[in-house]
Amino acid sequence: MTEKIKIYDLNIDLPDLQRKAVSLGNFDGVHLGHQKLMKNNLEISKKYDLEPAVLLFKQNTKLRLKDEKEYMTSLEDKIEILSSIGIHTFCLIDFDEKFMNLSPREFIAEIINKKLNASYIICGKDYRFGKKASGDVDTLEKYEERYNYKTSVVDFEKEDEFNKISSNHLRDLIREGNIKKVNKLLARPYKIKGTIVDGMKRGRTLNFPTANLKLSFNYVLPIDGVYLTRINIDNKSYYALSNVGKNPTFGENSRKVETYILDFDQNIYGENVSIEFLEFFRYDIKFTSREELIEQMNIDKKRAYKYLENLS
Ligand SMILES: Cc1cc2nc3c(=O)[nH]c(=O)nc-3n(C[C@H](O)[C@H](O)[C@H](O)COP(=O)(O)O)c2cc1C
Ligand SMILES: Nc1ncnc2c1ncn2[C@@H]1O[C@H](COP(=O)(O)OP(=O)(O)O)[C@@H](O)[C@H]1O
Repeated sequence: MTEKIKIYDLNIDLPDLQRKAVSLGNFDGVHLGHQKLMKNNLEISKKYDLEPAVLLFKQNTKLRLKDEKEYMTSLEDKIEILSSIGIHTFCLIDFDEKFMNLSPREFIAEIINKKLNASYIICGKDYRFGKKASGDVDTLEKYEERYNYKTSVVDFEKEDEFNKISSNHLRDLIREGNIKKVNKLLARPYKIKGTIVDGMKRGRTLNFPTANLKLSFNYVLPIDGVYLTRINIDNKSYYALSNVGKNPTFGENSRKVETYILDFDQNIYGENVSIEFLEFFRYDIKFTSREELIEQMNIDKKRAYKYLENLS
């Protein structure tokens, strides 16, 4: 049975008295490095009889501080993924002026101690917090006794001998279309969510109807091209081919995500769906005729079936 998810809004709810082990970070993508940190949290929680929890911002902190505008996971996605790996308690807080201006000591006193009631803090080596990100792991350790908690600093999970896995790097890998590597570092397929909306109604005339996705979040999108995907509709999943791009053959200028679902013939306008990227097939091409595009889409379709055959 799946455990019930508990969500505390630290801006509204009264402090919860349960002693907790709390993971701190932004956790965009919930990649292997983040997962290592959560495992550490679960071990500590078990050992000291604490409730494993994560502090999450209602808004992504980078959104306010840097130029980054696209992310791998919404708050809802993070909660879904984290609960699937055993964390069921989520403490949410606004990343607002008041929060941003807390000094490191105030953050520890007000948030970690008073609001979270944390006995253990779990974070990565490079975790920064408080006004102008002036607090770090040393600050956390310095105040342990005064505020009655312990700190567990988790070492970086490496991507290879040089690189630590980082959300920044993963977002770049997605933008490059390096789906294989992304999925390896996420330990699951990269997934985006949205609603199926009207397109140009051209797909069906090409014999390739495509479900057009209106994103439910500012997801980072892979490079324009064709991907083998899996689309989840109403708790069922289907293999599919997705095209990210501006339909250069037809000279459009808005970037879309559209999906041709294999062996499928239903009206799904208005459905909320998610799309998992499994494999990059090719870059988008500007064809000189509809016939050439159709020919290429048939080749893509054959390749998809061949790929799926090899999977089973
Ligand atoms: C498997 C697949 C591959 C595609 N490849 C290309 C491509 O290389 N170049 C292109 O201009 N459009 C490509 N498209 C997009 C089609 O142009 C698009 O699906 C068609 O214009 C229908 O648009 P609509 O859904 O708005 O009606 C591809 C679509 C699919 C399903
Ligand atoms: N195999 C399929 N893959 C994708 N969509 C399909 C499929 N079969 C039927 N549909 C339906 O057809 C619609 C897409 O047809 P299309 O002519 O491309 O129109 P639009 O331009 O509005 O997306 C989808 O939104 C869906 O409701």
